[in-house]
Amino acid sequence: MAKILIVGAGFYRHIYELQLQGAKAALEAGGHKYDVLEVPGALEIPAAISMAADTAAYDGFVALGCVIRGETFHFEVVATESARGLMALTLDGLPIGNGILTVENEAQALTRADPAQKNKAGEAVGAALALLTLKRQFEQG
Ligand SMILES: Nc1c(NC[C@H](O)[C@H](O)[C@H](O)CO)[nH]c(=O)[nH]c1=O
Ligand SMILES: CC(=O)[C@@H](O)COP(=O)(O)O
Repeated sequence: MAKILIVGAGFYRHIYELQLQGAKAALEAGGHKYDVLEVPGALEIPAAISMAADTAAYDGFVALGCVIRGETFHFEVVATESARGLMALTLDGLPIGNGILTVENEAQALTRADPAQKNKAGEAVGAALALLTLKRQFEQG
């Protein structure tokens, strides 16, 4: 059993709600406990996970959000920096599943957020739990 914190960006609320469904269903199917913390955008997710990790209240984390390409370089900043922040935390030993979608348009996002289609949030839950299992194995020696 694990206690997982889902940290999600409500920037595209309808997409985020779908992602939450997929993540919650995956966690509940495995009998895991979870809390949900919402932040404004994907850029805030790594900092929120870092702050939550300091409390030692969670075994692992799932990042949910969606970045859709616009007209400017901002897409690259949000998509790349959120992933970079999550990877830095992961390499520091936090079990994190990155479910932040980085897509060209809303249609791509909906397909990947929908629990009945690609269900990338469910995949991110699986990744976080897999890293947590590895971490526990290494800690036991
Ligand atoms: N354009 C998207 C954003 N932008 C907002 C940033 O994440 C951030 O909240 C802002 O720059 C203030 O620091 N966020 C997304 O999650 N998705 C986007 O497509
Ligand atoms: C991905 C984004 O940051 C997006 O919302 C920004 O759109 P734009 O580049 O058109 O300002």
